[in-house]
Amino acid sequence: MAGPAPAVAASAAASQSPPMQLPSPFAELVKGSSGLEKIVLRGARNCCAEIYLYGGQVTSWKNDNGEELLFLSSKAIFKPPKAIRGGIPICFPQFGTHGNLEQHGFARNRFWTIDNNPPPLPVNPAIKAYVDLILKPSEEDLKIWPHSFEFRLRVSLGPSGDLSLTSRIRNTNTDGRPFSYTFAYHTYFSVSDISEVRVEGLETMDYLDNLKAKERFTEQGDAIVFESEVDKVYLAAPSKIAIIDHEKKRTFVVTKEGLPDAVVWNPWDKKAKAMQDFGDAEYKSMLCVEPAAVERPITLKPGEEWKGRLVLSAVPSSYCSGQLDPSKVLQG
Ligand SMILES: O=P(O)(O)OC[C@H]1O[C@H](O)[C@H](O)[C@@H](O)[C@@H]1O
Repeated sequence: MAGPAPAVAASAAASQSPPMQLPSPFAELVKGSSGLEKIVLRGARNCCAEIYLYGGQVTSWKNDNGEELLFLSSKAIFKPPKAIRGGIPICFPQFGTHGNLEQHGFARNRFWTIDNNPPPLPVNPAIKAYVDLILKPSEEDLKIWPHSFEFRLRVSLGPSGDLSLTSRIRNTNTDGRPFSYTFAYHTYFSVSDISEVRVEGLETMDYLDNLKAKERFTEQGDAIVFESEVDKVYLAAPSKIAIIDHEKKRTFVVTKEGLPDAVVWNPWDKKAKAMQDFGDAEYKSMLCVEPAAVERPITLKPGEEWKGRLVLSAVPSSYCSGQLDPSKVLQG
């Protein structure tokens, strides 16, 4: 297999000033939409990923053929304080309305910085394209959430095109106080047609229904399909979830570590129309499946660190007499 092409040559053309030094030769910093800075990771063949410093947010992940795998709204606003609509916003220190902060917390609309000297992480030596970002609270942040923290995010592109995000959150309070937070990788997948999509791995799970005042229910029946608005927090969800796109014959496998829950969201037509930064018909081509810690907040004492990981892969769907064999995807 051919290795990724170093990004050095492309960088001179893409930006006028010399590229900022990044530890991986397969990562470069360039200007993105509205002049906001983004990092481009280049993997083998045409695989690549883009991460904005604004929000520490992945906005693009492309496979070998250069096809986009994440949804990014055509109406996304790349201007603070609005979070970018699509990709993988990071919800921290609060998911949704589970607390007194703004919806989904503030990490998604802060500027992160490149962390050139992160504490070591166990790494797969085959991973060449990666970047480390860091978010620390500003004086203003401390007024709304009075806790000192270091949030380190590593985004990497594996040799087979897998995208992984590893979050490390450390309590750096010096006043002896613990803190608690909820969290989600608010992943927007690009799908061909939401009516042709199934999610496997969540059947029979308990969930909180955000459309019914967070009341608890148990999922019935088979795989999850979509014919109206869905906004559910599946509790104690398995570590692998599959999103099967029949039309594209593609299956996304979502692998999560340290994140017990999984949120599934599609706004459907009415809510789509009500969102300023989302096209009226775009609900048909997206689905959010969001590894999360919602029901039980995570608590860290000073000096303690939490790690939560998300790995995404996209594989061709396997059919067997017209039926998908989910066991191949989820256990294979
Ligand atoms: O519009 P946003 O603040 O980005 O939130 C978008 C959606 O995120 C999550 O999936 C929540 O469960 C939904 O209730 C919310 O509508």
